[in-house]
Amino acid sequence: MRYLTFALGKGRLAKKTLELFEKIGITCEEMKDKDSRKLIFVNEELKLRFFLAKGPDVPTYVEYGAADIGIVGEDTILEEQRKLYEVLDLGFGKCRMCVCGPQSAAELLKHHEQIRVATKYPHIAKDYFYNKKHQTVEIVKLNGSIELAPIVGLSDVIVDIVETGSTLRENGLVVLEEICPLSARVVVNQVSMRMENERITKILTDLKSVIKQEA
Ligand SMILES: Nc1ncnc2c1ncn2[C@@H]1O[C@H](COP(=O)(O)OP(=O)(O)OP(=O)(O)O)[C@@H](O)[C@H]1O
Ligand SMILES: O=P(O)(O)OC[C@H]1O[C@H](OP(=O)(O)OP(=O)(O)O)[C@H](O)[C@@H]1O
Repeated sequence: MRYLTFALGKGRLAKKTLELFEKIGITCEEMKDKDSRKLIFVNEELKLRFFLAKGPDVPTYVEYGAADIGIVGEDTILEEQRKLYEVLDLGFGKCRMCVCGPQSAAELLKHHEQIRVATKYPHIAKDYFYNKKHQTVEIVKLNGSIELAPIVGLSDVIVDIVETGSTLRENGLVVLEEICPLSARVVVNQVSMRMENERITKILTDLKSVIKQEA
C-alpha cells in the first residue's frame, strides 16, 4: 500500500486539524513537538505521511500530487486558483473576507471612485471589484498587517479577513462590504481522488461524522 500524504497549513488551522484527525483515529504524535525542525512525519501503521507548509503553498502541493489531501482556508483556495477538488467544509477557522477601511471610504465605494485597495489577496479583490461590482480599482499586494495601509495613506480600503473585528476596532476601521464567509476546507488531488478513492472516501466519511456530532 502506498503512503497517503497530507499537506497541512501551518499557523492557526494546524492545531484544530490535528485534533480533528485524532478523533478519527489518525494520530501523528511527532508533529506536536513544537521545537522540532523536522518537516515531514510518517505514521507507518496507517501508511500516512503529514507535512506542514505555508498556507498558500498547500494548494500547490495538492495540485501537483506531492500531497494527496490538503487542509487549508477557503480564502487560500480562492486566491491560489489551483486545479483540485474542494471536498469538505471542516466548520472551523470561520471568518469573513471583507472590504474594510475608515467609515469615510464608504462614499468612495458607493460612487465607484477609482480607489486603491491593499490586500494579501489580489485575486479575490480583483474578482470582487472587477467581476461583481464592475468597479475599476488599483490593487496593491501586501504580505501582512494589512490594516496599516489605509491608516498611513497607502490605500483607501483593504480586502482582508475579519474574525472577531478587534484588529479593525483597535485601528479605527470598519467593515464596509462583506465579500464572503470563509472556513477551513479539505482539498484533494484530482488523480488521487480516482486512484485512492476508497481510502480517501473513508477518511472524508469519518471526518463528516465527527463534524456532524460536534455541530
Ligand atoms: N483571524 C484570522 N486571521 C487570519 N486567518 C484566519 C483568521 N481566522 C481564521 N483564519 C483562517 O486561518 C488560515 C491561516 O491563517 P494564518 O494567519 O495562520 O496563516 P497565514 O494567513 O498564511 O499567515 P502568515 O502569512 O502569517 O503565515 C487563513 O487562511 C484563514 O482561512
Ligand atoms: O478580526 P480579527 O479577529 O482581529 O482577525 C483579523 C486579523 O487577523 C489576520 O491577521 P494575522 O493575525 O494573520 O496577521 P497578518 O495579517 O499580519 O498576517 C487578518 O489579516 C486580520 O488582520
